[in-house]
Amino acid sequence: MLALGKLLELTLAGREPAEKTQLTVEGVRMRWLSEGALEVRPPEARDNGLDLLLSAGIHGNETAPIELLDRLLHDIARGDLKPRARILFLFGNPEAIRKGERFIEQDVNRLFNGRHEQSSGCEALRACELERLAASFFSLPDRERLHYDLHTAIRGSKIEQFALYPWKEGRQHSRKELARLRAAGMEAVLLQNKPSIVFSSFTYDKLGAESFTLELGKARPFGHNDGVNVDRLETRLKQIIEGKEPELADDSLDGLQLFSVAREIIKHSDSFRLNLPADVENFSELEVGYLLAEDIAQTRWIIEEEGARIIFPNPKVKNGLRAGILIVPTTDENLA
Ligand SMILES: O=C(O)CCC(=O)N[C@@H](CCC(=O)O)C(=O)O
Ligand SMILES: [Zn+2]
Repeated sequence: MLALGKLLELTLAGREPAEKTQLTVEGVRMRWLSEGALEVRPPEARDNGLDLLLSAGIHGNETAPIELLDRLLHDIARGDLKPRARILFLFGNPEAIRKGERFIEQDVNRLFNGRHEQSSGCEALRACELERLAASFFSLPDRERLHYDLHTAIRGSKIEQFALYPWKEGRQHSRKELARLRAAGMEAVLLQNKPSIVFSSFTYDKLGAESFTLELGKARPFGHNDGVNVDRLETRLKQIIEGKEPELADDSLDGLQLFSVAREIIKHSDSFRLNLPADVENFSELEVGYLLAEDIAQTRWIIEEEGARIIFPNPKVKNGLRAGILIVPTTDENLA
């Protein structure tokens, strides 16, 4: 296998490859761009016009998605997977991946869309670099742009695999992309309804890609991901990469649950209290009238929405950041 196929090994060792560019026997060019960043380019005659950004390890302890990208890269470097798409592989936070931690100083996934400019430290620099790498990758005109930012969650979930679909004023969510996600094994999609500071929102809002955060199961250390079944996603990604995706049926959203954001719970101070058990699962339902959280100045978060559920509850986030998302079921009537 070509040495550049071992991007994960290089990243874990903190090493630069001796050769920055390599060609597979199929004429696929692999180019190391920076730590944890590798571009794959098919021969011009085979290029089908898709630019695909695959990122993982934005949170360093979310290893199942990192292992998935590592397998795809190995297959490409061995010539077993023959790309027709141009691909950018990104391991988001190399230092945190090496340490097996979600982050070192601050969460990279709260530093996009300009936030890194108001901050400093290794993660702010990395968010800036990731924006630059993504912008450069998605700078070619007249090509389809797709970004999957792969994650696993801190806690268990009543719905194991789901996507978060960013929002931009005047842009409609795409039914075709939702069908693609369903075919890739996603069971639910959260349709966002306001701007955000996560990586997928940056590529959706600023770079015109169809972008998603994908949640694939519970975060575990390297080598302990048997419980995270990414088979359907992996199969679909291989088909997308090789330009062999089966046609999607019109009714292919069947079985996909759609949610929208009712409210984001923001932690304002150290007095913030979240009234949920530590092991509460994502998508747990909350009854109307339930006192979900309390904060300074008598701030109280009381459930008003019928059918409300909680995802990503986390009272340990820094003040000013989201400590959970309250979501409600929605329909497919506003899709493009
Ligand atoms: O389990 C958790 O609490 C967080 C899992 C995770 O990292 N999720 C992403 C979602 C990004 C988005 O909002 O699209 C995150 O919190 O960064
Ligand atoms: Zn994550």
